[in-house]
Formats: sequence, C-alpha cells, structure tokens
Amino acid sequence: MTAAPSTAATSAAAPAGTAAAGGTAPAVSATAGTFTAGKPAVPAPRSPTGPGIGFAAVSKTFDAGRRGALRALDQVSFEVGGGEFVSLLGPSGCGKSTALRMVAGLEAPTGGEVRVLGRPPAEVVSEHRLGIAFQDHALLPWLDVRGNIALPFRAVGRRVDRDLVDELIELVGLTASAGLRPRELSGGMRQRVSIARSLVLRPDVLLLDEPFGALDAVTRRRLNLELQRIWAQRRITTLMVTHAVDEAVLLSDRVVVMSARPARVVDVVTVPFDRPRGLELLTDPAFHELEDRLTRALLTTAPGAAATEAAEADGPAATRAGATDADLEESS
Ligand SMILES: Nc1ncnc2c1ncn2[C@@H]1O[C@H](COP(=O)(O)OP(=O)(O)OP(=O)(O)O)[C@@H](O)[C@H]1O
Repeated sequence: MTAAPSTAATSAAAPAGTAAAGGTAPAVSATAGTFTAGKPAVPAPRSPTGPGIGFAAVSKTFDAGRRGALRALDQVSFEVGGGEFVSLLGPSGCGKSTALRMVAGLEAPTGGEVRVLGRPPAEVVSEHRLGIAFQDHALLPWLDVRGNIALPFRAVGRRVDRDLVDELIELVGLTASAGLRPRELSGGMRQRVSIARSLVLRPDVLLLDEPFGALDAVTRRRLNLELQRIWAQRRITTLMVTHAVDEAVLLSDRVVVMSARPARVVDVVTVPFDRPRGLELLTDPAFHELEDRLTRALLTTAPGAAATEAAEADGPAATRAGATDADLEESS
C-alpha cells in the first residue's frame, strides 16, 4: 500500500482525514462495465443515485527516475454511484492506492479523467467534502480521542462542532475512551478514531485504503459491521481498497476487480445480498459462490501475464513500463 500522507503534510491545505488538494485531469467521457452475479439469493441492493466517483479510461505512468517509466494504471474505467459502497480488489502493487489517491486529488492521471461528484477532484477536496481513512491512521500522539477526531475542524479553521464530535465518538463506540491518547488505545480503537475523524466534516465521499489491514480477524470483523452501520446511517459514497475478498463481499454494493500492474478493470461484480448484512452471511453458500468467483478473477490476473500483454499491445516502450519492480531494478 502506498503510505498515507502524514498529518503534518496534510494539515495546512487539508486536514487529517480529508484529502489534500492536488491534480487536475483532461476531459474524457465516462464508461463502466457491470456484471451481476448469477442467481441472487436475495433482492439486489438499492439503486445508486447521482454522481459519485467516475474513472474514465484513466492511466497513470510514474517517472521512477533511474528505473524508468512505471505504468501503474492502464485505461481504468468504473463508476461509484452516489451513496454506493464499492470496493477495489486487486493483487498487491497493482495500483489500487494510486487510484484512491487520484480521487483524493493527491495524484493526477497521465491519461483519462477522474471525476468526483461530477467535478474535478481538486474542487471537491477544496470544499472538504471528501474524507479519507488509511491503514496507518496518522493520529497525533499528544491529542486524545476527542482532540484527534476534532482535528479537521481546526485544520480548516472552523469552529469545532462538539455535538457532532460526541455523536461520532458514540457512533464508533469510543465514548468511554474519549479522553485517552493514541498510545493508550488498541489498534482497532485507533482505527475507529481514524474513521470517525474522516467523517467529522460531513464528507459526501469517503475513501478507505485498507482500513482494517493491520487488525486481528475478530476486531476486523467487528469493525466491518460497524462500518456497514455507519455507512447505512449516512449513505456516503464510499470507495474502499482491500485485499480481503470476504470483506469486499460483506460490505460492498459492487466490487471492482483489477489486474496485476498495470492495473486494468477485469470485472465489476454486483453483490446481491440484502442489507443489513450480518455475520451469518459468511456461511451462506451464495456468499461463498461470489467469493470464489472473485478469487478466481484475481488468480487469472497473474503479474507476469499483465506485463506480457502490455508488451504485446504497445511494443518495446510498454515492455519496460509493464515490467515488474524486480525487472526494472535488474535493468537499472
Ligand atoms: N509516487 C510514485 N512514484 C513511483 N512509483 C510509484 C509511486 N506511487 C506508487 N508507485 C508504484 O506504483 C505501483 C502501484 O502502487 P500502489 O500503491 O497504487 O499499489 P497497491 O495496489 O495499492 O499496492 P498494495 O496492494 O500492495 O497496497 C507500485 O509499483 C508502486 O511502487
């Protein structure tokens, strides 16, 4: 995972838990493929409304210095409808965090266009309508839970809405720990602070980059359900990067499966299970069927295959761009 921006780095232009202003993008029209899993056991999720997040033929090539060009994303197109919860699933290093960083305005595409709420990301970010929570939660050690959650208000120069801070503390189940500092909290509690903080400016869009990656299985599952509850209450357009197929199925309306780098969209799968989803769903055969389908889709995106395909399609330059990190290091 690409490291989350440090609190210090984001505090001036954008508060911790919100995205920093950044890239611009050229105009291209949006397209997205969808696939509905066969034989849904329960009714399909509600229809998303309004514009959420749009990727239209988005490519990203990094200048990796001596290592040459590194192509992370290749013509990626998908959409997250307003109020929808979508997960990005893909092999390690394929470009998921890069995609998320583009939505947060922290990276600009080198091709195609990213839109948020129908507008360039930087505009939405500058209005503090975008919340972010990463795996390394970047809490300030000298502030207690309440102070960390309220931090975005101070960072944007707004008066702290104490009622909202208390509401969020309650929402993530930390009322009894509101006066504790990060070193006194467990990993799961810190993650809850991070999620509460990402919500404090009432964002319209929430970005989660492996928010539960470092947690034990039980805590992770508890927080999965908590996140589902928070999302159901607020219906924030949510894009989550995860490695966990079961987590993606449990939480999402749709799952976008990406190939190995350079990332392409290989499938967009609708999750047909009704909400709220409980842990009993994890033992449902239909859940396992969908999990298997997604796992198979991931397995077909072996790293070597993507590099070869890119080379065949685009010639010698792409061979270098599509090469693995090890290949690039070897040739430098
Ligand atoms: N600023 C940068 N400069 C050069 N290369 C970069 C930069 N940011 C990311 N990369 C490279 O782009 C590729 C995709 O990185 P990214 O973090 O988006 O992958 P990921 O799918 O989120 O990985 P993981 O699943 O392991 O978290 C990696 O090879 C990474 O080294």
